[in-house]
Amino acid sequence: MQLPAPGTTEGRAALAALLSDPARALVAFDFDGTLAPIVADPRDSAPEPGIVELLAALAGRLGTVAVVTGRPAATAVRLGGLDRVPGIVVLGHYGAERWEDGRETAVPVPPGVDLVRAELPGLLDSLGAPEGTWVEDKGRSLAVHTRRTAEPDAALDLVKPHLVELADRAGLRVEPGRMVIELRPAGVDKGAALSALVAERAAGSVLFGGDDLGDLPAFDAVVRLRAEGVPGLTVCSASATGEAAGIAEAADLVVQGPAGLAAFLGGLEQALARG
Ligand SMILES: O=P(O)(O)OC[C@H]1O[C@H](O[C@H]2O[C@H](CO)[C@@H](O)[C@H](O)[C@H]2O)[C@H](O)[C@@H](O)[C@@H]1O
Repeated sequence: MQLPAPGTTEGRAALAALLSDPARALVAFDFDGTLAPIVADPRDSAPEPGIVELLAALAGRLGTVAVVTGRPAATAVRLGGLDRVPGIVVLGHYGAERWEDGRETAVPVPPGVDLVRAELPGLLDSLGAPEGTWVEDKGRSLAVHTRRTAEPDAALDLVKPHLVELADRAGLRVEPGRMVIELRPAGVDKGAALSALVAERAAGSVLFGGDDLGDLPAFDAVVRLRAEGVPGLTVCSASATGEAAGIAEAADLVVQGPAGLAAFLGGLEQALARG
């Protein structure tokens, strides 16, 4: 399998650095839309067939394999069967949680989350949020999904200003995504989480793959790391269901959804095996 060449000079340099010194490479991926195809109900998410096995094979060749997700870390591990990947680090809730070797650590949950939990159902009722609007309570954040409404974008537009007001009052931040708005604690994002892991592992190269707005801070972090001398490659998981605006343009390489990412990882594994 041929490894596709990234479209940018920086991306090609990073892929070359990863291949020449895999033991110091760090690769990290978003979960939904990147490792797992988008589905109507988040509780039904499952990884692209074969992709976890590829991550496991790569874990034997690369310095660090990680997942950086907006999901709770334990949820991503359970839905993805990520505990099958030796040594994987799963950073959940945009970096507020860390799962590794079956153990989880997390920062404290701010009290604003309880306020949102108490007020959100009444708020959505009072707004006449359409049938199919669904609240995902993730413990340390709550996400309002509209994918299963008749008009997801209109439903999102209806609730968004009111969710911004509620988040402000609760001291939380609003995280927009693919047919979802999340109210979550501030102070962490995927960029900070990725940079901290790169520093901790003294990584010599970094690759990050994502598909949604919450992944842009990680793309930005890769650009900053390049300026600090760590070659970096960003990969967009594009798909028929539509990656978030701006992601493909910001990436060094675009693959066609989780299936395209699996093909890329297969090519990477073969290239590393060839040595
Ligand atoms: O950082 P991620 O791992 O990409 O998590 C981001 C959000 O993903 C999930 O929602 C998205 O995927 C769902 C399942 O495919 C889909 O139904 C939904 O429309 C998408 O927005 C998850 O439910 C959220 O909690 C995550 O924050």
